[in-house]
Amino acid sequence: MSQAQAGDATIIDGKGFAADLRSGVAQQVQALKDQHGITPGLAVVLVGENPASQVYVRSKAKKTVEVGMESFHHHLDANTSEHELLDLVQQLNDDERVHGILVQLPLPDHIDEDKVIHTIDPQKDVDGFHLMNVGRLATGDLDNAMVPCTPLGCLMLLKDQLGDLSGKKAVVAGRSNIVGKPMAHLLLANNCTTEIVHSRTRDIAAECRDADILVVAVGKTRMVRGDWIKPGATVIDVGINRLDPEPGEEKGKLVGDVAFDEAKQVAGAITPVPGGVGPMTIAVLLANTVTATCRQHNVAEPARS
Ligand SMILES: Nc1nc(=O)c2c([nH]1)NC[C@@H]1CN(c3ccc(C(=O)N[C@@H](CCC(=O)O)C(=O)O)cc3)C=[N+]21
Repeated sequence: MSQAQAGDATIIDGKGFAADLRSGVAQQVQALKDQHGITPGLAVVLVGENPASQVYVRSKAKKTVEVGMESFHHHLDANTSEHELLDLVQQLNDDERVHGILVQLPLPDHIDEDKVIHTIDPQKDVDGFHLMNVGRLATGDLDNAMVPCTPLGCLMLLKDQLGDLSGKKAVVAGRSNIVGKPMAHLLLANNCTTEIVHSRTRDIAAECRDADILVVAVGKTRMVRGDWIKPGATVIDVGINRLDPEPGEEKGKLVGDVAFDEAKQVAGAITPVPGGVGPMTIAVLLANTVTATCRQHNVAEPARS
C-alpha cells in the first residue's frame, strides 16, 4: 500500500454500508419467512416527548418495515410510572411475535433505567445493555452475547476498511457503557492492543497520536484535532452534536467529536458526520433483531463480524 498523502483520507461511507447491511438483513428476513414461517418482530418503546428521540424512533420503525420485519411501537406519555413501563416490558418479553425490545434512552428522571434494562429478557435485548450481555461481551463469549449496535457498527466499518485488525494499536476516546467500554471489548476480542482514554488521561492528544485505529465517543464537539491523529490512521467518529444555527439556517449543522476538516488532512480514512456511524447504528439494530430471532428459534444465525 502507498504511503498516505496529506489531504487524501478515504471518507468511509457509513450510509452506503448501512444500506447494504439492511438489504442483507432483508434477505435473511425473507429466508426466515420462507424456510421457517417466522417473521422477526422489533418492539420500540418511547417514553415522553423528546423531539430528537421521536425522530430516531420514526426512522427505526420505517426501516424495520422496509426489511420486512414486524414493528411494534409503544409511545407512553412522560408521566408513565416505572411500574407501568416494567409491566409493558414484561408483556413484550412474553409476546412471541416480539424478538427484539428497544427502550429508547434516556428515560424520564422518575424511572430507574437499570431496572428497566434488567427486566428485558437478555435474549430480546437487541441493544446489548443487559448485564448478562455486558458480561458475555466482556468475557469474549460473542457467540451468545447481544452486542451494542453502535460499537458493532464501528467494528464492521473498521474490518471493511482494514481487514484483519490483529496487532493494531486501537485507542477508544470515551468510557461510556453504551459505546466506549463495549467498543474496547470488541477491539480486544479482535486482537487489537486496546486502550481507553478519557477526561482524566494525562496527555490525551499524545495517546491518540499513537493509534492506528482511533474511535472517538466523548460527546464534545470537534474535540479531537488534526494534530491528535497519526498520519494514515483510521478514525471513527461516533459523536453527533448539533451546532447553533447560522443566520438563515433553521437547524444547526450536525458535527462529530472530531474536527473533520483538519482530521481528513492527516488520517488515512475517516467517517463523516452525518452519514458515518449513525446510519450503521440503526442497520445493526435490525441485524441484531435477526440474530435474536434465530437464537430464539434455534435456527442457524448469519455471521456478523
Ligand atoms: N436504547 C437506545 N438505543 C439506541 O441506539 C439509542 C437510544 N436508546 N437513544 C438515542 C440514541 C441515538 N441514536 C441514533 C441512531 C441513529 C442516528 C443516525 O442515523 N444519525 C444520522 C443523522 C440523523 C439526523 O440527521 O438527525 C447520521 O449520523 O447520519 C443517530 C442517533 C440511537 N440511540
